Amino acid sequence: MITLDHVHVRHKARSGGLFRRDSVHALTDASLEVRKGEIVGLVGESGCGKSTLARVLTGLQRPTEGSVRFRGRDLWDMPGAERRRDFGSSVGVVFQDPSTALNPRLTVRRILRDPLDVHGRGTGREREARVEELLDLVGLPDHTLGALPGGLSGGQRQRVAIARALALEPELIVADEPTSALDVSVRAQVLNLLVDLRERLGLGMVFISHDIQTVRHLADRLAVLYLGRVVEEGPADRVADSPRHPYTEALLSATPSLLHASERIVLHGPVPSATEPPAGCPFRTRCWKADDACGTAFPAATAGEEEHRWHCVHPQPVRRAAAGV
Ligand SMILES: Nc1ncnc2c1ncn2[C@@H]1O[C@H](COP(=O)(O)OP(=O)(O)OP(=O)(O)O)[C@@H](O)[C@H]1O
Repeated sequence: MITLDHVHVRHKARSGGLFRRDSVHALTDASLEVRKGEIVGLVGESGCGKSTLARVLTGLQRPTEGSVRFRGRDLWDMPGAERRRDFGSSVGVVFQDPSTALNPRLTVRRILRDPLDVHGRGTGREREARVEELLDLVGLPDHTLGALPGGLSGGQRQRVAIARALALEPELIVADEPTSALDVSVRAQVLNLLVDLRERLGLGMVFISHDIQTVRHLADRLAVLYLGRVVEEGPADRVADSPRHPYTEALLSATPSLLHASERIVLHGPVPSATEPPAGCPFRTRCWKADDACGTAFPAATAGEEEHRWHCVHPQPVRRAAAGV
């Protein structure tokens, strides 16, 4: 449904100084395919480019290089009005923090009606009916319609944000860390709601999180981002049961699962600056396997089974359980 082809996003650095023109490499050569009806889990530490990828996928960020194709057409070659109408109604977005994503001065009714009004969907009466239907879809009671976001709990606010994302009957929802700003007690409810909606409405979903253990159980496919690059991707079970990139292994080991109790891998230091990413493999400065071979070029993709791909010259060995031995 949406294909990113060799997408780069560079920003002008905020710390560039008067005579320096540094660039922040927020995304480098990222390729990703989101197919109809599937859940793609996008994982990586803070600063790896997850939100930038979400902005590219939702048409909020134009790539510096590379293309975004929507149902086979180049998104940024489409006339602006058509892009906003066709693409804007096909992709809904749910942000991390519903307190900042919802206008505090608008009632829930207005928040949900707004996209229907802007896109001229149906008659006034039909729009009202759709607003009530949306509220019902996300499990909120009728009296919520008159409330302002400030009068709702964090979980209720995120339900409103999800209802708004569904208003135009999109085919895809991009959810950028949709539970991380919520109270731990309601996170599972909001996650379950998203999974339930996906099944009931046949939606595709891109689910972004820094917690690979949460996402692996929701997603059909996983893509692991490190310093703006997709370093591993493939079927969620395959990637999580037998990761081949050491970075994926490190992310998984941060929250060990009962099935694959592996030794905890502690990565030292933060993700390096995206202004001057290390040459070669970007992970080599924190990788326990790195040697000279890692410093020459970004490793080409190695293809495994079922479209499992990784970019590493010293991949992790295949885990026996995952290989079915
Ligand atoms: N508008 C911008 N101007 C300059 N740099 C930016 C801008 N947006 C993002 N960046 C930088 O691009 C890199 C990727 O940022 P991004 O927000 O996409 O990462 P992330 O994985 O979503 O992180 P987080 O989980 O903290 O939101 C970071 O180094 C960030 O500082």
